[in-house]
Amino acid sequence: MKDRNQELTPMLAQYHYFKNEYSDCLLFFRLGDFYELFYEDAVVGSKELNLVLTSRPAGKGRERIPMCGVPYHSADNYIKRLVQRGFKIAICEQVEDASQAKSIVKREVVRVITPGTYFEKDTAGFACIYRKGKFYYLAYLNLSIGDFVGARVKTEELLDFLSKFNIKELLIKEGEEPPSAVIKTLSVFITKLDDEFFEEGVELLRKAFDIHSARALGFDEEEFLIPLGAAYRYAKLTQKGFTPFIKKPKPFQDEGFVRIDLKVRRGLELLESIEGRKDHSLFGVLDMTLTGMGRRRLKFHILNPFRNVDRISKVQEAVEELVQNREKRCRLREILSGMADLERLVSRISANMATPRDILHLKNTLYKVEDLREEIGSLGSGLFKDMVVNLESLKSIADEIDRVLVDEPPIHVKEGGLIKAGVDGFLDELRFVRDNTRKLLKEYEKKLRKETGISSLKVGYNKVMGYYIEVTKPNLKYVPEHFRRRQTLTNAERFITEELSRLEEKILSAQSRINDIEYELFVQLREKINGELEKVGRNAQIVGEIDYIQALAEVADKKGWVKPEVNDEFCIEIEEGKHPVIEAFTRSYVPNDTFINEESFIHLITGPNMAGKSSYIRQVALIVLLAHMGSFVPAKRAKIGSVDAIYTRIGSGDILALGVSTFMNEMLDVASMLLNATDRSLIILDEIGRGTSTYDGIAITKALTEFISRRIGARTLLATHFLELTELEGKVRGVKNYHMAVSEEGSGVVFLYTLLPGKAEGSFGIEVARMAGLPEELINRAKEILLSFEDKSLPLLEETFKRSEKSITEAELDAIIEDVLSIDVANTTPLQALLKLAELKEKIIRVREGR
Ligand SMILES: Nc1ncnc2c1ncn2[C@@H]1O[C@H](COP(=O)(O)OP(=O)(O)OP(=O)(O)O)[C@@H](O)[C@H]1O
Repeated sequence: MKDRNQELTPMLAQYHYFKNEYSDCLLFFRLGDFYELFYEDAVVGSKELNLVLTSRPAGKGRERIPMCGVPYHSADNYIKRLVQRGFKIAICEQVEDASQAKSIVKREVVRVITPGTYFEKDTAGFACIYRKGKFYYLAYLNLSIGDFVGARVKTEELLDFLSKFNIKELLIKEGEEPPSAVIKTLSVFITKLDDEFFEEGVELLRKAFDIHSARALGFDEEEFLIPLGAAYRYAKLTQKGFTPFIKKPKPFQDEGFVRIDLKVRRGLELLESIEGRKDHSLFGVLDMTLTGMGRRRLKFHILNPFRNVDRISKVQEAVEELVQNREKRCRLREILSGMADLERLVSRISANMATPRDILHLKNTLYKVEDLREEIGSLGSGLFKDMVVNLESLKSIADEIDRVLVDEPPIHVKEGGLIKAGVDGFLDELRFVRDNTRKLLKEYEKKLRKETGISSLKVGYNKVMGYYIEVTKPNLKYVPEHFRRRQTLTNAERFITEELSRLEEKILSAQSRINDIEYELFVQLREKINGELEKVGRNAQIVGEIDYIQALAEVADKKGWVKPEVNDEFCIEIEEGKHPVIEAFTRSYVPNDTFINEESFIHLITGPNMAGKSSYIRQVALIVLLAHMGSFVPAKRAKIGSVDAIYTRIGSGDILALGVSTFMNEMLDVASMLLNATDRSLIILDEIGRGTSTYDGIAITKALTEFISRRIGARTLLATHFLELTELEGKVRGVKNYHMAVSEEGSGVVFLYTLLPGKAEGSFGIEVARMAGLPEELINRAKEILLSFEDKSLPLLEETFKRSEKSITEAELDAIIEDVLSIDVANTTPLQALLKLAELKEKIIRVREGR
């Protein structure tokens, strides 16, 4: 059979070869100064990038094929747009000089760009997951900063865990499906890889990091190597040998941090507000960092606050020192503000993607590291002292860059103008030739005139002949033998000499040779730097930490926040606390106090709509979180007993895409909270139970409050409209009522935003509706209906609760628990178990009915 490709033009035949190999990618095929897309790729590309779709002949007797293209020097922006939309791109480059090519120019795919591995413009990363039993083993790899971690999480915790990272792509085994919540919530691009890929990945990883077992990396099971290996192999495969610096994989340390899950992150608007605004989030308020390294660290600690009290006080001490020493802080800010992102530079340099300007930034930043060391060295806090020891001097690299690279290098590496004079003798010579052509020729002319005695001898140039020596006819008799005749004119003859040929060659090739030599010297410099990248990476971490601390100090000083006392007690005492974000955007935020202790640790906060309940409970959670970050807090005084986790159930944190109703969502959250919370946790509940009937809602919230009090003992703030709950004060251990005060003035209600002990009087819902501008007629009718409810329905409600009061007392419940605990499960037959179950059920029914 005739090969169809033979009928294609040779170039398109080559295209087909690569497109077959990279069928899941859009193939960017380099043709001169353009990357061209053909066939379907061209149709997709033109649509996504708004490019003109043209066509070209495909070969003899064939129809024209669609095509579109982008200029290579501006391809980055197009690539970025496509990658952000989830496309994979294979870059197929010309790998030989087109002018040297004997037939069709040689091409190769030099990189595959996927959403998770594209790191030029974004800090993106990808994860690889491997499921075994109840667990997921996972690897996270960020190519822009080289971070590489492994972890093991329970199936149901996968989403929370992944959401800690900025993941654009998820690798998974062929045949397995990732949890739909992960895809919907994180909107990641899924890449499936076969078993073999995973197996070979492990081998590659072992070799790359020279390890025999996962233990060598600090992991306790070999399974960790499976996703780590696949992630590593994927990085290698997509970067085609130009893999950026990847740090040794290490276990993700979760234990040292307060647990903050995805719901808390959304509910408390930690990184962005519900409307997606960064400036209206905790991060927005705290972000006084000046470097990418500091910004990343800030985000990390917002999601991973410190758990350990000693660690917190170390950070606090450093922050406090910078709050007090404003001059020093200003100096640090001055140094930091001009620093490049060392972590990203490390990646670009190790992937051989660094431009001369990147190297220049590295030099300047390394000199600034020296300045930082000096400044930090004069500070007294323990943390700063540790930093000085760990911050390595890389001045020798900076000096080497300074010796070799010019002070204002061009963007591109191959255009020359990179290397300083004096670095390389031959380069200097070539430059002299290039810059002094006229002078050299004049000198040569002078020399020949002297040698031959022909004073009219001229050295000239034309495009056809190149350089020549011209002698007028009368002087031809003086021409020496080594002059070779080139051309005869009417009045003169033109010659060439060996020496002039050499000079010509030197002059004509000078620029391209200069460029080659400069490139070579630049590559050598890059290689020298490569050898020190680990040190640069370590320094980057410390710079990030300094930036983090100065940012907290800057915020604290600018906003007049105070240092909280953080200890291992149970209490939370906040005097005149404020919501850190609302405070920043409200002119007169009313501060409130919080006093939680062993006697009063479940606070029920009632009050009308709009009275400030939600803001208050979030404020407490945020102050506790800030305190664990080592930050100062918006309050007059604060004493925070440390927490192991913050849990929130706040409606706005719902992940609606999951296809579960609001109420079901709420119950799922509560269930997982009850499973994980301990007596060291902080629980924030906002209007639990409002997504179902009032009776069910009240019943569930009451039962939940009892459960938290009896079984968990966690510090809890619960905002509710169910005034019926306030009956629990005095009956259930730890429960205390508070309300947000309002005053009724004339016909309206005025919100005071002050938290007072005791329960609220009424809910004023209709009043709020009136303030929102609902028609007067509707408001009056609502008042009538409300009055009729108050006549009839309340007794009904009270009745319900009288009945529910009759339910189980603490003593009765303890008796039942004792009964269950006394069962010797190992020695119970199935029949005995069933009988026991029936007996227990009967007992519970009797207790509930008061029999
Ligand atoms: N302490 C405060 N000082 C000043 N303004 C406040 C304070 N607390 C809340 N507010 C303002 O009041 C508005 C309503 O607050 P919030 O949503 O907390 O009320 P709520 O009682 O939870 O209302 P609802 O029951 O309707 O959810 C907020 O948008 C905020 O701007």
